[in-house]
Amino acid sequence: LQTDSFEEFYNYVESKSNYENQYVLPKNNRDLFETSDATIHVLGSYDFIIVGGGSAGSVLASRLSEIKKWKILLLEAGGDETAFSDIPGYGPNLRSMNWGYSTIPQKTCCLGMQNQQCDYTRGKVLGGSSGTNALVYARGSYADFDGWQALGNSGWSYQDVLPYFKKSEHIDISGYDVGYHGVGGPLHVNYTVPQSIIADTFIEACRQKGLEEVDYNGRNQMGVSKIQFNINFNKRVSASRALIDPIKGSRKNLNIKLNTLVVKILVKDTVAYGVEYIEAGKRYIVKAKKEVLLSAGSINSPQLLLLSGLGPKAELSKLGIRVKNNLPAVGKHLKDHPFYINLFFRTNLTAMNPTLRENLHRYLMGEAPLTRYNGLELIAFINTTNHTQSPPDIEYILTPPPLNLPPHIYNTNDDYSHVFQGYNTTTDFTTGVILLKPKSEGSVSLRTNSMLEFPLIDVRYFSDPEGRDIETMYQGIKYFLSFTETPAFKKINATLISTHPGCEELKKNPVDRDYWYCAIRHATSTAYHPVGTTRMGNSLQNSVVNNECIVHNMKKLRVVDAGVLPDIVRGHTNAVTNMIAEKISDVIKTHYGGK
Ligand SMILES: Cc1cc2nc3c(=O)[nH]c(=O)nc-3n(C[C@H](O)[C@H](O)[C@H](O)COP(=O)(O)OP(=O)(O)OC[C@H]3O[C@@H](n4cnc5c(N)ncnc54)[C@H](O)[C@@H]3O)c2cc1C
Repeated sequence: LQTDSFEEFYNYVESKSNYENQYVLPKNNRDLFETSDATIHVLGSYDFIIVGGGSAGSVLASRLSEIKKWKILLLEAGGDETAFSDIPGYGPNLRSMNWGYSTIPQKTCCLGMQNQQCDYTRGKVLGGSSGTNALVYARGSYADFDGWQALGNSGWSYQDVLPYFKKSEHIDISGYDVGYHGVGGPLHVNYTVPQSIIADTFIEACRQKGLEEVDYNGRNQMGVSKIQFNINFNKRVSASRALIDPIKGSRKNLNIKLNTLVVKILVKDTVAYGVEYIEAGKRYIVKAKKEVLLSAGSINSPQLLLLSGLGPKAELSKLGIRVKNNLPAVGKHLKDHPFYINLFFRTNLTAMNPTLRENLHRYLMGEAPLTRYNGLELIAFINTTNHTQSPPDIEYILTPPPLNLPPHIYNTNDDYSHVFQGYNTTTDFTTGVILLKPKSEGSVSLRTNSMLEFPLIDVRYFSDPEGRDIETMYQGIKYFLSFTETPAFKKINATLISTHPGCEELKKNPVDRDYWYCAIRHATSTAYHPVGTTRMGNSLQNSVVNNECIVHNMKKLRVVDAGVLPDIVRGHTNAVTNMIAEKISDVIKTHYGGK
């Protein structure tokens, strides 16, 4: 959108918002998949073919195309971002940029969702999930990366990865922990202004519980903070806005194809030599002289590997897929952050609930609420055993009033939708509770042997046999409930008002364990952080790629995206994905003499 007219901008946003709200999510890939004829057109070759232009793919395309002599092809299933998707506040509405996934019906979680299936939004747009995500910049704990190294992944300790976090960052805020942040990198990091009516009270309540205000991406993660967002002034900073926009058109060696669905990685004798894709109803084959770089995300990368015959032998054979390489761990070890979504408090405060017109005026001045995804404002990291002892096991994330609760966001069933509709948007606030280091593992597998169908996503939150995950989540909720005893929360009369259909009869006292276990299993969704489905490691049995992201027992094939995390980080997953892609870009440049 190119306009200086406020009225035109207003009309544009209103019509886009209506369009997105009515958009019916796809149930399969038919829109991209159907071909007019079966002829396969064989094209020439590129040095590198990157599959997926999301967080990792955008970094790879930008960094590798710095080497002028290398020809790079980037294939992305989605289209381009828009002025509407640039507005952080509309992130949850971007249905037309969503693959449309949900989990398969769950037994241990998602019980308050329609058909016991949690929503599983993934970005289908240039920029990938960074084009639709919540923009929270949270790298994780030093202990995560030292843990990766201890698992045998040499080169991935905190000391090793910190320079790459810094390389990918441009910090715009003041008062940050010098030495831990980068200046001049592509990803802008900012606070949002002005603060909400509840921010000071929330920070004060944290202080009264012994939690200090910190820079959680600095030396000490433990405590409370304003969220550091990937925004620049008022706009979303997705990976493609940060890394592709500045070079679009000017790098003749980078060819970007949008609305293009890769359906197979072509493999001969354990060497990846190209990919097959569909574009505008036609099938093509294109070859890679150096490497195929799979960056289709932690759901679609394993899906493509499996469809290409790279995966667990028995599973593939059952679906009639010819096994090219028996890789037992493809699609296994899915880890994600369970996100408990139903902790709502009523206060004696009343926030203004501005009109769209007022909010858009504010947005153009760089002011909240539309500069915040769904209103998110503050973040706190705690440890349920010793509240300020690093590393954390629970994250709190505050959404202040005025609340904006898009009806479709969590796929809640009628009972739970009714509960959510009962919250008062101007007086109530909610604190999301995120389990940071789950033990439970799920999987991604194939429904059929065709890219036409969505993969099966089985998250299995709270399924660890020792029950450690649900107990930690319970302790996290219980600790936050004790905040109502702080003078700060008493002053605003913060009172828990959440109910949990299907669990109420279990409630003997406010912190009854059976009640909260039931509540957690009903009202936990995803923080949208799937990792581990193509994880890094040394064992063929338990991992898919080595410490340089090369697929085990394969040549010319790497996976570079959130799927390769050896274990989930105690943060969010966009920063770490950018860091990995920055590091692997350097590995590739060193290997092929491009430095
Ligand atoms: C709703 C939501 C909120 C989130 N909030 C946050 C947050 O606040 N902070 C944070 O740090 N992280 C957040 N995340 C997670 C973060 O965005 C992801 O971890 C990160 O973007 C993953 O990057 P990736 O490169 O692995 O995959 P993606 O960015 O998802 O990129 C994969 C790309 O590959 C394309 N693709 C897939 N299959 C094919 C195919 N067959 N052919 C061609 N192209 C294909 C996709 O369309 C997509 O563009 C959120 C995610 C979501 C969905």
